[in-house]
Amino acid sequence: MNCDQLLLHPRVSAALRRVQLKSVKDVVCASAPDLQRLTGLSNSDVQQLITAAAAVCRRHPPITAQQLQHGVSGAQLRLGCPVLDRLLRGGLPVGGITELAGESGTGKTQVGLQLSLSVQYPAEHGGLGAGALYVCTEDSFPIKRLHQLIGEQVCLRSDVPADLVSSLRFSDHVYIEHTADLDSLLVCLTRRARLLLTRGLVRLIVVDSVAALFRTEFQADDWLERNRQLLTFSSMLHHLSQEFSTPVLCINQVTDVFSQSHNSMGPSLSTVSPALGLAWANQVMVRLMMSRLQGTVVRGDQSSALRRLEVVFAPHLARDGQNAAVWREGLRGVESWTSNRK
Ligand SMILES: Nc1ncnc2c1ncn2[C@@H]1O[C@H](COP(=O)(O)OP(=O)(O)OP(=O)(O)O)[C@@H](O)[C@H]1O
Repeated sequence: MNCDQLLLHPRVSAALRRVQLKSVKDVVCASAPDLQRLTGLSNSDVQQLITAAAAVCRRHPPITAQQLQHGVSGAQLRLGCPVLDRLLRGGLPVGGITELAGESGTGKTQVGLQLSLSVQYPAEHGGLGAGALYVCTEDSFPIKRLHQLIGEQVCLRSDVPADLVSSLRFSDHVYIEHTADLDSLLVCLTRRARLLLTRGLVRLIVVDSVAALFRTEFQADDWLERNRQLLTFSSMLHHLSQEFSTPVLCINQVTDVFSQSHNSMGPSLSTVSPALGLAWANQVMVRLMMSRLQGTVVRGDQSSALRRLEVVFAPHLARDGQNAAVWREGLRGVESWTSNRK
């Protein structure tokens, strides 16, 4: 087994997940004796693991602090809510993959839709002045909700002159693709996405969701082929993102992770972690997670389940989070809330 295969082996990635080593950079930084103790792997396996992790890091050269401060090409894509944009230090970086993971119904698609509209604003209003390519891999595209969000843009974007908002023909610039299998997803990225980007029609790619196709097309035994395809897919996204200074948002599902409680007689504790394991995590520059909290927030005639948007890792962001709610006009941060705790 070569180094890459070792790093991607389910037993190794499970061991790394167990000890909270979430990226290859963590592996490179950990000492060999620590890795051996934490993972239970043999010394020679650990040495190979470190070599493999270092090779992966070299393949994805680091982005400088200067690039991240101002976005890789001097721009960032705002979500359109000042509270959430503050959490993200300005918004989604261009030139890298941002993953948004979370359980069903937490509001991931709402974020994808909101960004598909905010990208259309000119740079002075936090957009990139072009449309979005929205790739659906499982559910049908929520067209009604998109139209509702468009109708409510004046409310969400009170920072933008109303005549500018009404002059933007938002729905003409959201390009929707449905890809029911991995082959069509790869064709969509190599042909359709490249064409739209080359013509300057699009400056955002949303994939909703990445896990769906990789989960359905591969059995547990096919892990090596699955990881190979994952790397092909992610390097396509990387190239498009870098070449066209385009943010990429990948929506991801989560899987349950069970860990024993501190008291060995106690029950197993269940938490969730993003699907697709270490092979995928290493391709992601920014990992965000959304969850639903206890309680609801009320505003006028509307109410929303309270949510939390967390920065899990990002080279330029502290680990932090922000409560949020989904309203008719979209996702907004909630700074203080009078609860209807349930
Ligand atoms: N018009 C609306 N007004 C207020 N809230 C809404 C509206 N439309 C959707 N929502 C909220 O968004 C939730 C659905 O969010 P969304 O579809 O983004 O979830 P998701 O995380 O993408 O789920 P899945 O993984 O199943 O696709 C709904 O449960 C509802 O709470």
